This record gives sequence, structure tokens and C-alpha cells, in this order.
Amino acid sequence: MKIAVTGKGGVGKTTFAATLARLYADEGRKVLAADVDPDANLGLALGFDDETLDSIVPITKMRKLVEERTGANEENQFYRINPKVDDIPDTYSKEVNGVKLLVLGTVETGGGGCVCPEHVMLRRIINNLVLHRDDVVIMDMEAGLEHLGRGTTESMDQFIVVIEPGARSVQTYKNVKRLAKDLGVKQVRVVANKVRNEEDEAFVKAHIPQEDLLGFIHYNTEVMDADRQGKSPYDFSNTVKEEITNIKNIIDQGL
Ligand SMILES: Nc1ncnc2c1ncn2[C@@H]1O[C@H](COP(=O)(O)OP(=O)(O)OP(=O)(O)O)[C@@H](O)[C@H]1O
Repeated sequence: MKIAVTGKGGVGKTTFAATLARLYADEGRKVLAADVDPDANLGLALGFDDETLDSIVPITKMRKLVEERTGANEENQFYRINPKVDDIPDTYSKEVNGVKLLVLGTVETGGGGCVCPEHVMLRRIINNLVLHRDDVVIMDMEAGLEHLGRGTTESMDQFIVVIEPGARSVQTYKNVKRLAKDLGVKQVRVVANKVRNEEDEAFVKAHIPQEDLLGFIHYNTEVMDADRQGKSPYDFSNTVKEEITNIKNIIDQGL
């Protein structure tokens, strides 16, 4: 199962991605969670301690590794566009609560899809995760899709946008849907988070087609408490766990 979770900063992609990862791990599945976010914080939500997290360097910031694999350095502007990366997920991930975390970080492409060595590495690792791993892969990504090539998206099982009940989030969903269509993604699905009441639910239902709506996660102060204490929301809120379990069931049934 390969799942990409996208959305604007702060909407709750990390909360959702981390909880989903832990639910799969609880079933005994091998789970790899990849953090492809400039504000990489998936580790905390999975349950890592601060010390371990401080020791993790995102792959895209490992200059030596990028140089070694791509052949690019200050003198050499030419580099391999197909660097070897298949060993990277196992070598550079760390495990907690049954989930392996691989922090990739991100590369600023200015929306134009730069072809710097770091970006080549990032795209190739993501491609490798999606095409060549047989376990569950959950990617926590920023809204842009520039790290995904067509070959990658065609093999992705779920493309999920996390939104809040508001016009700006709906706009993000529409933008992602447009970009995703160009990349051959069959369906972009939505998880509406921080839903407070029936009006919020009605707003979401009015703006998101029924077939794209995976479910709701309600606004819950336990999630904020977990965040404040640097803990996994999974260990703090049974309600959110149940809501995300319901969403997972829909995903698993292939509905
Ligand atoms: N259902 C919820 N109820 C209340 N607060 C929530 C809920 N979901 C997320 N939050 C809070 O919203 C904030 C952002 O959540 P989270 O880090 O999961 O979002 P994100 O989209 O991954 O953000 P970023 O892009 O900055 O990584 C956190 O403080 C989190 O505790």
C-alpha cells in the first residue's frame, strides 16, 4: 500500500500520516513513513524522542551522500540522473513503535522543477519507495507535486489531501487535483480535519464530491495536548485513533 498525504502547512497531514502509519504497524505490517516536508516533524508524531530526532539529518541535506551517489560536486556540474538509492531507505531510516521513519526533507524547486542533484536524488528515492518496496509506505508531503514523476504517481494507491473546512483548503484540493490529473493520478481523495460541528461538515460536503471524501477527523484538544508535549497523537486520543481507523478501513477496502 503506497499512500501520499499532501495539504497546506498546518492542516494536520502529519497527525493523519503518523496515526495511519501506527495503525498499519499495529497490524504487524512493515511500515515506512517518509517525511518530505520542509518542516519535517513526522518523527515527533510517530513517537520518537527529541534526542533521536535531533540526530537525524534529512537525506537531501547530506551533501556527501548526494555527491557520492550523483557524482556532482563544485567542480563537476555533470551528474548521474539515475543514482543508486535502493539501499537508502534501510540504511538511513530509524524505527519507533514499529514504524521506520525516513526523513528526506525537501528541495525548493520554485515550482519549476529544478534539476539539481538533491532533487534528482529525492525523486529517485520516492520512485524507489513507491515501485520497489513491498510494504506500507506513507509519505507526508507539502502541497506541491514537483517531486513526483508520472511513473511514481501511476503506482501510488492513494493520493490524499488533508484539508480544513475552509475556502483556502478547498482551493488547495482543487489545485492538487489539477496537478495530479496531469501526472496520471486516477483519484485524489480528501480527509477533512479539525471539523468542529455540523456546519463544518456541511461546508466540506458542499465543496468536495462525495466519491472523493474519505472522512472527517474532528477538532480535538487531545491532539493539541499531544503536540504540546511532543508526543504521538496516537497515544493521546482514542477518538482520533478511531476516526482514522474508519478512514483506514475505507482505504483498505479499496472503496
Ligand atoms: N484534529 C485536530 N484537532 C486539534 N488540533 C489538531 C488536529 N489535527 C492537527 N491539529 C494541530 O494542528 C497543528 C498542525 O498539525 P500537523 O503538524 O499535523 O499539521 P501539518 O499539516 O503536518 O503541518 P506542517 O505542514 O507544519 O508539518 C498541530 O498543532 C496539531 O496538534
